[in-house]
Amino acid sequence: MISVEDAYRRLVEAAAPVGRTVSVPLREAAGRVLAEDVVALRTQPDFAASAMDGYALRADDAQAPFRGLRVVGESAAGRAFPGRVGPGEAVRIFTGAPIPPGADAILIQEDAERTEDGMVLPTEAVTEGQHVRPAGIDFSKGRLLLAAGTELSPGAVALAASGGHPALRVLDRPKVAVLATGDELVPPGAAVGPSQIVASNGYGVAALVEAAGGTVLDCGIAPDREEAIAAELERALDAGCDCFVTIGGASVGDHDLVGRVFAASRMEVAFLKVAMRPGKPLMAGRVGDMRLVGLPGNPASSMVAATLFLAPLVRRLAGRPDRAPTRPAVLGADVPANGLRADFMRSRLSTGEDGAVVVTPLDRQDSSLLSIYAAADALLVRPPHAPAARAGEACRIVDLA
Ligand SMILES: Nc1nc2c(c(=O)[nH]1)N[C@H]1C(S)=C(S)[C@@H](COP(=O)(O)OP(=O)(O)OC[C@H]3O[C@@H](n4cnc5c(N)ncnc54)[C@H](O)[C@@H]3O)O[C@H]1N2
Ligand code: MOO
Repeated sequence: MISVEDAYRRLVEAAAPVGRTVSVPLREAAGRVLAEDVVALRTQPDFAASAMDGYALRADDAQAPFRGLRVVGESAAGRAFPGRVGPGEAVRIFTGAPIPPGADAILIQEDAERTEDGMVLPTEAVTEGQHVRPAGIDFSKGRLLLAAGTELSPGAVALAASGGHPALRVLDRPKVAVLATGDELVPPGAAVGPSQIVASNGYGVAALVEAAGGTVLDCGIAPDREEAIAAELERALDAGCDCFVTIGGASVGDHDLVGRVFAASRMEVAFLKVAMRPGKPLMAGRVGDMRLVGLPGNPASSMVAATLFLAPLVRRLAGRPDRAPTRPAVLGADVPANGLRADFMRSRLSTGEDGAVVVTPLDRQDSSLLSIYAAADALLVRPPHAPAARAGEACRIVDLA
């Protein structure tokens, strides 16, 4: 049995992003990870533009004492004024429109009076360059806009669009096969016979995988037969999956077969048991390039193990930055001394008077209770052998998705 930290190092920190790349249209690029640098294909804007609605003129012509300027035309966004602005002249201009040659400043329309003879009279002085956005003020052609490895935010997607890219090359999503095991399992909605239960964990695990940036190959439910589980493992290998995840059958009972199937597949073992509660019977390793993760069957156990190990693994494979595994909080209730396994107590969060994050464990912690798991906001981390602690003491938590 190894520690949580050691298991994290062996499974998560040892993983590198998938090598495959795909080109995706911009509309599908948010949240993906860039596989190559994005360089500006154009200059933005590639003309000097007005930042305001008003008049383009020479700043020298708008100094006190003010005199009327002849309005010789109009420049609108998408329709530039074709001529030049000479001394004593102005061009009516709108935000985003090209500054006509000859003009060097914008008089905003609030500081201008139109006279009936087609003239405009400044009422405030302007300085050279006022309200003018020079060409290339945002970026110039050839500039690096976004570096390979960037996780594309909505702003980054908009920047790539502005740089002239209709599509971006990104890392492929890691492919994760998810298999539930157990003779007792039936899918939700199916008739549930005597001593059967509904398979639920796979839905939660798949959602965690997708939120971490992976895609899921749903392998359904395998009965408690080694050949059936082995066949699904082969299928995942053939499908080029990056990770094969089983749920259940990870413990020591006569019908807990996953360990045997993994051993027969000549898994290179990372670990077979982790000193944590819930989630002790957690196995991990790899066959060739495909990682194997055997999650325990109890619902809270599989979700906690998937939150602590599988989701960060998928983030790594997806090329996304690691998230801090824990963050500080303050205990909202007394907790007893802990034993040799790290305890991850399903808990609710609230905000203390001083703004601190307060974590209060839920009353029941049995690992079969999905109703409790789903009501929890976070896991209170109780390290191995932690002494009893009082409400108000500092602690650490893991946020639940
Ligand atoms: N003698 C021992 N017994 C057990 C140990 C141990 O160390 N010694 N560990 C216990 C712990 S801790 C856990 S956790 C469980 C995990 O065992 P398995 O991974 O082998 O899980 P199963 O036995 O297959 O199932 C446990 C429980 O969960 C239900 N289950 C399984 N899959 C699903 C699913 N997809 N959706 C919903 N529920 C599922 C299953 O029906 C069982 O009720 O072992 C302890 N035993
Ligand atoms: O560790 Mo098990 O995962 O308590 O239920």
